Amino acid sequence: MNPCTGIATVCLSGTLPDKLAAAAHAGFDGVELFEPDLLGSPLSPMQIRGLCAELGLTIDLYQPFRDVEGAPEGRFEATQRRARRVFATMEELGCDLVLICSSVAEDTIDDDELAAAQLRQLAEIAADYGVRIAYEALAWGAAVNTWQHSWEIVRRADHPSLGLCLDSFHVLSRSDDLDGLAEVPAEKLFFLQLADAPHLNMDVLQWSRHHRLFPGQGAFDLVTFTGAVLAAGYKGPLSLEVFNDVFRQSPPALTAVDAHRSLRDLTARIAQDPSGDDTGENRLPAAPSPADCAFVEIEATPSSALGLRTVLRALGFVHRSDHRSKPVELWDQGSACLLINVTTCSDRSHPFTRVAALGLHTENPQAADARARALSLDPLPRVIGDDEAAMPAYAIPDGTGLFLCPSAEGMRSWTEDFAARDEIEKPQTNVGLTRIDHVSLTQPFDRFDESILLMRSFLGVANAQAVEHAGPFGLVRSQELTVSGETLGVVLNASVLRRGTWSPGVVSPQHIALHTDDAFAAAEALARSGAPVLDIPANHYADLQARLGLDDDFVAALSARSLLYERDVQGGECFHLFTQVVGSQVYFEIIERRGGYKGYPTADTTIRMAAHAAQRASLLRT
Ligand SMILES: O=C(O)c1ccc(O)c(O)c1
Ligand SMILES: [Mg+2]
Repeated sequence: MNPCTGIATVCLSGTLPDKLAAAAHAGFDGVELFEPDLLGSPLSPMQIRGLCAELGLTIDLYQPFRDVEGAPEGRFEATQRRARRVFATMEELGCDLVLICSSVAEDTIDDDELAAAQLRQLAEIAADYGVRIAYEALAWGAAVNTWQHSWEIVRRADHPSLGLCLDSFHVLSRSDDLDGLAEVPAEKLFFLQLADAPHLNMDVLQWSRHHRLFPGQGAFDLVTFTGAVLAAGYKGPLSLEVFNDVFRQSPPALTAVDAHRSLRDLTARIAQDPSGDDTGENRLPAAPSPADCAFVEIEATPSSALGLRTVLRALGFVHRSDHRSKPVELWDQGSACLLINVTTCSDRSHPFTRVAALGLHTENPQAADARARALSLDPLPRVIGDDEAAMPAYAIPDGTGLFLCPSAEGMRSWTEDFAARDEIEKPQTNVGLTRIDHVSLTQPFDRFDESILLMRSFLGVANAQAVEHAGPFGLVRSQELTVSGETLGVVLNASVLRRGTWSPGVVSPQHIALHTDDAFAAAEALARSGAPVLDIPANHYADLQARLGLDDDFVAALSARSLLYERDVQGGECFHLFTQVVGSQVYFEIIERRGGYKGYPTADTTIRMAAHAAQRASLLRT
């Protein structure tokens, strides 16, 4: 199995040449051409054919027809007239497959014999032009709305130029399955359209036209679905047909790369599926499987670095070494390592601090780099000095770098690029932080689904359920990814709606969670060192006590230290506290996990968000 890939022009924004160039650049083999893209183009069908040939794209499918079958006599005559014109155009386009989706017209006659007869007549005309017809059941079709029903009509029509188009959305949105597909002759499976979608309880037409996603970004089981179609002998392309409001207004080149990655990930997951016949050819090179986080790099301006250093000292970090050729400082504590990259080449007018990169300890960076290239990750542009570790590095959509740091013995370590400082100061305080526990990053609103698919497919990890938090300046959607067993997580956040401009709050919050074995001791050390711990309102503790049935003393101890507390259903416990926002968008968390607590505490996220907003508002007042 090594199917060709395709994408419908309706998935992408721009003019037809924009769409075709984006599809070709992303690595697609072909396109489904939507009628408005042809009719609205100044290019003739022959010129479009030439452009596609130049770009190495085939035109796999043309989509012009509506309300064909079950039509009253007059309309069917008009359809036939138009069909001849369209089939002639398709000859010029060099496209031999046309899609007919099931009729949605109010006057559709619900009569399988009539529908089969009309489609047979149309197939007869199509055959004269060397065109074949793929018939697709829309989930909201007037008479035909299941793939089984569309097959019944194709079977009755019994014409070699008439076959089926299966579209995952129309099947899976109805919670239907492909049982019985094995009985359909493989040569009748003319075309396969793939789309994912989130679970939404809404009108199916609206769901389909606005909320489709690329495979792996929604809730549908496309591994089983696509695996079943391939197992039934389908030999055509895997073609994406995704109607999505955000993708329709995003740069087509980015959307096309995201789309292509979704198919690469899907074929790899099908290859690994125990029920599939894995020939190995679609497997991806090994995932980085990081043992832990090598470092988090924070970029700061010379002035914002002053405040950041003060906070790191108060958190018990020590400035241990400096990069040999770049203005990068290494601060560590336990196995947690933070880099401060002091930059003067930012075009930002105000001091800022941001998480710029994440280093992942990786046994085999070369294999992981091959995987990154197969999934079209963006290489991070950077300057590597002579005799410096050449680590593969990529940019995720928010611009954060992802570095693969060799961890196997005998490989040059990135730490060799740093020289120990002559005099290393003593830790200001002993906070007992042991490692980086998780990092959360804010992704651009328009690229959230892409970010999650990118990270999940590259790291080879599963998604947990996304959660939403009601922050003071809007809803925030949050997706956790467990990157490495119990030792490292990445949380990706984005606003649920495009942000307005009034919000004075944190624009793109990022946070670094540091693990400790004793949150109470850590909190006391922070109090002694004067670390800017985030105050949590008393209201929260009163409610927490009532909700969980906690002792007065225990709640008083939490409250005195601004510690938040959560329990999971297995009885695991989590104690954590936050710092205030340092600079423009970064804050730290200190987290203790007891009794096997595995998750990323979220029950009190809205409390934390409100507390940060209050802190920043009070800064603005002073
Ligand atoms: O929403 C529609 O009209 C529509 C059109 C063509 C398709 O292939 C489809 O799945 C939906
Ligand atoms: Mg479709």
